[in-house]
Amino acid sequence: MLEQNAVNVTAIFILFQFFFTCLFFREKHCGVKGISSFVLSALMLLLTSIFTLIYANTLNEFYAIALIVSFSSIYYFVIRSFTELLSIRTKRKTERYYFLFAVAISIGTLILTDEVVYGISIGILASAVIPLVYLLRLISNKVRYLDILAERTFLSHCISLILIGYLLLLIVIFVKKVLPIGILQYLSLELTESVNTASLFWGLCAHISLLIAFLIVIYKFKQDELKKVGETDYLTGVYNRKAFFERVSGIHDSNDTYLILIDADFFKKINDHYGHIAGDEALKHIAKVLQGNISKSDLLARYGGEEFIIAVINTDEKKLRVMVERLRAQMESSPLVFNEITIQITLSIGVSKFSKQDILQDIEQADNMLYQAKANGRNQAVYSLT
Ligand SMILES: Nc1nc2c(ncn2[C@@H]2O[C@H](COP(=O)(O)OP(=O)(O)OP(=O)(O)O)[C@@H](O)[C@H]2O)c(=O)[nH]1
Repeated sequence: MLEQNAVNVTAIFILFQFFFTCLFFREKHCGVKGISSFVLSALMLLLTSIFTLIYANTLNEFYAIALIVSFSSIYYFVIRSFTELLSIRTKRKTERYYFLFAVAISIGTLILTDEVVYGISIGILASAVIPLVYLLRLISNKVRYLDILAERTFLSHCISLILIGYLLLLIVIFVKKVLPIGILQYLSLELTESVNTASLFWGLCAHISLLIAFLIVIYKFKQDELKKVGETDYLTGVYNRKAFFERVSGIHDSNDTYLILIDADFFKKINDHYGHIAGDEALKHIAKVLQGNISKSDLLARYGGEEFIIAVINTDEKKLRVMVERLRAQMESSPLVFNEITIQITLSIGVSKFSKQDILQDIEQADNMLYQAKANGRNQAVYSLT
């Protein structure tokens, strides 16, 4: 009676899981990141795994096969949704083969083995471990999410914990299966039973932590994404003015810091001759060239219209001049090619020293130098470094 109830309840969880997964992909199709539907489907994974682990040894073969196929697909969908949410999916084509491989191994083992619980354990190993190892690889590969490093590590630990739990469960089953009766009696059945119970308990705890870790990573990731949106210039992808001021105010050692104000020459003509879209592309191109010529610690922002600003940190005058000349020359020698039209872009540059007392005054000084660069004929840099 109890087993039948367990089967019914698990079936309900699985149905709900499919419902929430469909909802997630429907929302994704409509351009919405379905966090709630993902969370609910991950919750269903948790509940299904609890029931599967607890009642695995009470099921007959038919139910076991149905359960393993459903379990494999739940894992596949939850992990796929998670990677979609974080935009870290890479091996799109091979993913589905993992799933098919997992189902094939599970069903094959169930058919070949005479013990259902043994088949289910191999099935769980194949259907859960393969996607979890895949997920572990994906999250450790993505340096892009450095800001959520602690949460990623927590998630990696949860996954490792689940893998160890499964391994233990398998070892217990294998030990029971392969050891001669004499040794089994020596070890005592009770001992293996308690290890079995402990590994079940471990599996449950690990799944609960997996769910919590999923939620924490997604929450942090969303926070991080929102912060980035608020700090980024929508067109060029570099920092916006507000983010620049916030970050510059955090610079403590002002001795080796310089400000570079950059303005595209005759930008109005680009808009007038080639259109506003070409103008936008030109701004993106400028940002790309600038970004490619500064170091990681430097701050690049769009200061306004066709003006950019860079705070060069930890440098000296000589290196600064080399860098500024490189920026100017690189821009001059890499025109934008837009709709098969080559658009020449040059930059006028004003440079000042960062004093930390009054950032606006330092920028004004750079602006004065920029004005001089324009007055001197453009496509050049003018410095005020005292
Ligand atoms: N396409 C596009 N144009 C922009 C954007 N922001 C500002 N501009 C244009 O940039 C041009 C700036 O023109 P001006 O300030 O007259 O300067 P300029 O033509 O670059 O001339 P100089 O600075 O004197 O060399 C204007 O035509 C603005 O419309 C933008 O986001 N996209």
